[in-house]
Amino acid sequence: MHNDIKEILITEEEIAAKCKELGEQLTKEYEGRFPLAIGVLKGALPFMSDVLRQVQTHLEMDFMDVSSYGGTSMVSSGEVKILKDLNTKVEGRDVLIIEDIIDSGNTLRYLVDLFKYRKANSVKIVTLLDKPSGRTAEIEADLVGFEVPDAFVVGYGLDYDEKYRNLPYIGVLKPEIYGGEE
Ligand SMILES: O=P(O)(O)OC[C@H]1O[C@H](OP(=O)(O)OP(=O)(O)O)[C@H](O)[C@@H]1O
Ligand code: HPA
Ligand SMILES: [Mg+2]
Repeated sequence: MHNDIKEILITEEEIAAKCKELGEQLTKEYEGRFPLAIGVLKGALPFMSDVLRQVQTHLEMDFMDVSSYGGTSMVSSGEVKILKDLNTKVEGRDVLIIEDIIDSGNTLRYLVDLFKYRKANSVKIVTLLDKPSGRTAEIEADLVGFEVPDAFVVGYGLDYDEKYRNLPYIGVLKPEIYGGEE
C-alpha cells in the first residue's frame, strides 16, 4: 500500500470483477447497436479501458475533458468547464457516458443536458463509484459499480492535486496529506 493511503476501500481484484459484471450488462444493453462511449477525462481513463474491454458489441469511443475541481480543491466549484470537446457528432447516437465518480453530480448533470441538447437518441451513464452523500445536482447513474462513503477517495483514475491516479485500487488519503484533521 502507498505510504499516503490510510485505508484501501476497494481492491484491484474487486474492481476487475466489477468491470466484468458491468461489461456483461452493457453487452446486453447495447447488443446489435453501435453506441458512442464517451469517457470523461481524466479520471475515467482506467475504468473506461477496463470496462469496455469486457463489452462484446461494437462501439465507438470518444473523449471529453471537463473540469470543475481545481488543484487541491475537494469541493466542486459548481462550474463545469469544457477543456476538450468531442470529435464525434452526438445527434441520433446512443451515448454511454463513462465516469469514475458521481459526487456533487454537477459534471454529469452538465454532460447529460449537453448531449440531450445535441439530440442524442439516448444517454446512459455508467460510473465506477457513486458518493450519494455529496450530491447537490439531481442526477443518477444507470449502472453503478460501488457506493463510497462521505470521504475524498483517490486511485484508479481519481486524483488529489493530480497525484494517485495510477494507484490500482480505490483508497482514502491520510488526513495529513491534505492538511485535514483525523
Ligand atoms: O459529481 P462531481 O462533483 O461533478 O464530481 C465528479 C467529477 O469530478 C472529477 O473530475 P475533475 O473535474 O476533478 O477532473 P479530473 O477527472 O481530470 O480529475 C471526477 O473525475 C468526475 O468527473
Ligand atoms: N476523489 C477524487 N476526485 C473527486 C472526488 C473524490 O472523492 N469527488 C469528485 N472528484
Ligand atoms: Mg479530479
